[in-house]
Amino acid sequence: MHTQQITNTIADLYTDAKYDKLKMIKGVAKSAFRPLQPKDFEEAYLPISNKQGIELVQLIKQNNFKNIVEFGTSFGISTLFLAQGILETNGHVITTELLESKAQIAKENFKKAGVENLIDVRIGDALETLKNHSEPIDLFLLDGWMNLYQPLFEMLEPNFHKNSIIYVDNANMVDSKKILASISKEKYQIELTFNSKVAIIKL
Ligand SMILES: C[S@@+](CC[C@H](N)C(=O)[O-])C[C@H]1O[C@@H](n2cnc3c(N)ncnc32)[C@H](O)[C@@H]1O
Repeated sequence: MHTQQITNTIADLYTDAKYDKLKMIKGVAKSAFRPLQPKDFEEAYLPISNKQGIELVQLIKQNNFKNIVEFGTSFGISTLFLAQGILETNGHVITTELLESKAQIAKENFKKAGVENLIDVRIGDALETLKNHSEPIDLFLLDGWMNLYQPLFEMLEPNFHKNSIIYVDNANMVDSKKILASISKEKYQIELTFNSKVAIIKL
């Protein structure tokens, strides 16, 4: 029942996300004389792909992951895939979004999918909203502003354990490459998938 509700909600959101290109062009135009900001993409989903979502569900189920943390909620497409996974493992998701307007719409989407009680939505800068996180993290999905990947990784590193997976989207972009270059190769293994768009970091 829940799974179907989630699948239907994700399908509706992907349909709406088809207009993202136009919204992104508008966002880029606004930032002609300054660096891009999250607010420039306030109306855009910028979601992970359906294939990535399916892979995330598999990762959660195969590893029996229960404690999921996500950086970058947007309107909640990726979070709904995470919810689909943790429905089977009895887990929960913490997700964090800088923009209040996006987070509120994401919350509505979680209600539509019937999984709002499994998802803790934190509104604000991830460096603040996740600052006091003291629980172990099984899966950490990095899909927010890429200049925060490295500080967030370092801040939450004490919460990783030997089976944790850190899933880095847009791993082929300059700022993401910095985190991949900086992490200890003695401690972590990095596997690139989706034509290097995704990096999967394991201990
Ligand atoms: C690529 S989108 C996330 C897409 C989402 N994961 C999905 O697949 O549907 C990145 C999101 O990160 C948010 N963001 C940017 N900087 C942030 C910050 N400092 N803290 C929390 N969220 C942030 C943006 O507002 C944007 O909605």
